[in-house]
Amino acid sequence: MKESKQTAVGRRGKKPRKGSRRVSHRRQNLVITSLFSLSLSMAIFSSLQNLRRSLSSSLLRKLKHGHHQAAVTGPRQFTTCEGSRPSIVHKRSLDILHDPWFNKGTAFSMTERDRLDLRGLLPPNVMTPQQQIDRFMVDLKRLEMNARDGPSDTNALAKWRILNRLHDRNETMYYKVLVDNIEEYAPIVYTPTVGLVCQNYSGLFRRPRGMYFSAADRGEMMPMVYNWPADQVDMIVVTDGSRILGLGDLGVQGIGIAIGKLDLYVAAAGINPHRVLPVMIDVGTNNEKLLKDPLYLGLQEHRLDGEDYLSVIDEFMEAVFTRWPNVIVQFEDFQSKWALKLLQRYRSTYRMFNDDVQGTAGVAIAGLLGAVRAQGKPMIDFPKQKIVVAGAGSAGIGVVNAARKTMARVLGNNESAFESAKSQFWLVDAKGLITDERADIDPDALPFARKSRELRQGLREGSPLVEVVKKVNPDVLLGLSAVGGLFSKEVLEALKDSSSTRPAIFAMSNPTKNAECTPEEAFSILGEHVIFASGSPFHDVNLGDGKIGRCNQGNNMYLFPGIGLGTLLSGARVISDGMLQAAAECLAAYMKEEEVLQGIIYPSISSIRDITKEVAAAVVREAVAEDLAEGYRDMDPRELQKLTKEETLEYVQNNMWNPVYPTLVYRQD
Ligand SMILES: NC(=O)c1ccc[n+]([C@@H]2O[C@H](COP(=O)([O-])OP(=O)(O)OC[C@H]3O[C@@H](n4cnc5c(N)ncnc54)[C@H](O)[C@@H]3O)[C@@H](O)[C@H]2O)c1
Ligand SMILES: O=C(O)C[C@H](O)C(=O)O
Ligand SMILES: [Mg+2]
Repeated sequence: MKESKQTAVGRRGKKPRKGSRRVSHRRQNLVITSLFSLSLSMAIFSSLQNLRRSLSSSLLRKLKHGHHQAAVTGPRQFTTCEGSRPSIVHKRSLDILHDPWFNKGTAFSMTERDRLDLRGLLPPNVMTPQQQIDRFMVDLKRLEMNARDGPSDTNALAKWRILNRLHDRNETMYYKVLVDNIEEYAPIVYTPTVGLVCQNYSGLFRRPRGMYFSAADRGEMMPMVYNWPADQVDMIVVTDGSRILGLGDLGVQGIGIAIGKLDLYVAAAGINPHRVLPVMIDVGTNNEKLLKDPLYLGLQEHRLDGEDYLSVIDEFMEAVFTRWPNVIVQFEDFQSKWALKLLQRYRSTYRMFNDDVQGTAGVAIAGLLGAVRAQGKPMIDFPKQKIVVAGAGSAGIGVVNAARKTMARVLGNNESAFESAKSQFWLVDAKGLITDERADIDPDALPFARKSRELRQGLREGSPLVEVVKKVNPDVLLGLSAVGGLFSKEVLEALKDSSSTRPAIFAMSNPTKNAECTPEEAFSILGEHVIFASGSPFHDVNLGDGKIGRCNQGNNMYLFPGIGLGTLLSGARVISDGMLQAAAECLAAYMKEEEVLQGIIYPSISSIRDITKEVAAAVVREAVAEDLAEGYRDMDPRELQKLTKEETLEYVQNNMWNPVYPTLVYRQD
């Protein structure tokens, strides 16, 4: 039965997999015979369904402003609040209950049930939205009984399942749960649990979410994008699954990361969930385990490479920007080999950015500036910081490039400042310290390669990390290596001789087990004054005597939602370095002096909606200042230009979607 199941699960119209071809004819015949009568009735049912679906989608397309947009003719966006207007629906009955965009489940009022032909299809008791949430939370919390150590325990996956089921049946309620409990559930829908979900995705897969473009769809992508039901899409997060967190190539299963990032777009940035689209571009996988796994849902072929690969990504970009010219595309978890190249290829023509390169860089800059403040030093001291970076992939390279530019700006933004700033960095990768003696050096790492003839203290090409830390005595040790435990006891001991009064450790690799060290390790070896940040969440450390070792989450989640929202609301055609810099500086400035002095250099995730609003407003203002803003809906660029800082914040706030049920009204086209 395995083969017939594979054929049924989303494989229609695609060429059969190698595994299916191996099935004997006798067994195939058996399967076909036993399923024949079932197939016949299914076929009749499914053609009826298809007819209904195509009818309703053609009706939808006739709508000028899209699925949830018909009522957008009200007062100016600037003064209205998303979610308070009625929504026009074009369905009734079960179609609504099965549609997570409009479903309210047991919260449909009796008059609405009558109006929408729902009476009798739901238990009679009408619940308030809060009662619904309460019931759901009881179920969700039941798992807590057996939980041991927070987000990393095995119950995390069970929680993800429960939340995912809610996502499938009622999006409004799902996001309400997420927004109201973001600190508790971000680690489930996002890092670290999302990593576990991606690793197990073929088994966890229930309902499809988002779009899948595969190497087998070449030449078909333009018509394919019209299969998506929404006429308006604001935000796409796309991955090719080649480097999911620090977990390597997970192929098609990487779709989970795009879904998780978009969950934060909705929860943190208030992007309307009707207008987000997670995308997986499946160009094969080089993960040998997945290539052999009979349950794997993706193409069981090695990854496309070179021009073949580029032509698929090009075709995808052309297709989505043709249908949705104003969409913003966030590239996520592409292996470093392609991440920087694709960014350069598209960034001046399309509204796109790479979160791992640019979002991470901004978050790291904010943290690095925070570490300077935590030492009680002024910003002018930032260019004096000695920074050792372990990991020279897309994330590490993104960070050193952005930090170098920031140092240069502090020093007066001239050529010589830019030139001298690069000597503050020591880049270490899997082969050790990168110097100009490195054979086949990555061109992106080249500017940061130490000159061997200038190296002192016995350092040389390939010196191990511990040697580099011992000899450089850095102020900052930053890890984007994907190697859990890389900051060993020896490395941390070496950091004791740091020239800084408060050395900073950024163990930024994800998920939890890939962190370069834990906060316990950092604080126990380096003491209470060390500044600690990690990519995945850890708890603060109790250091005894009433002292607390602060654990910060240094994750690009503090920036990408605001970068996306600010770009959307400014209508900027491209995402400039200045807009990214404005986002990073806004995050850095968000922290108060007293917090920073306590070692708190990033905000708590519970305030992520507020931070995102601030970041988005900073991005809007920078886009306006750089004359890139073309406006959004009825806010034209001239009006945008007139907004004060406070008015920009208000404009952003008023355009953020809130998880409240709109009143539904049926209207036939
Ligand atoms: N916290 C965040 O916001 C954030 C953002 C982006 C990426 N990341 C994490 O960063 C990690 C790396 O991402 P990437 O795209 O750059 O990956 P990558 O695989 O391209 O790069 C990893 C780099 O680490 C180096 N490395 C491997 N072993 C090493 C060792 N023993 N010592 C020193 N360096 C070593 C490799 O040579 C390579 O340069 C991932 O775990 C990812 O989850 C975190
Ligand atoms: O996804 C995250 O948690 C951060 C980052 O984008 C990563 O790839 O690790
Ligand atoms: Mg990422």
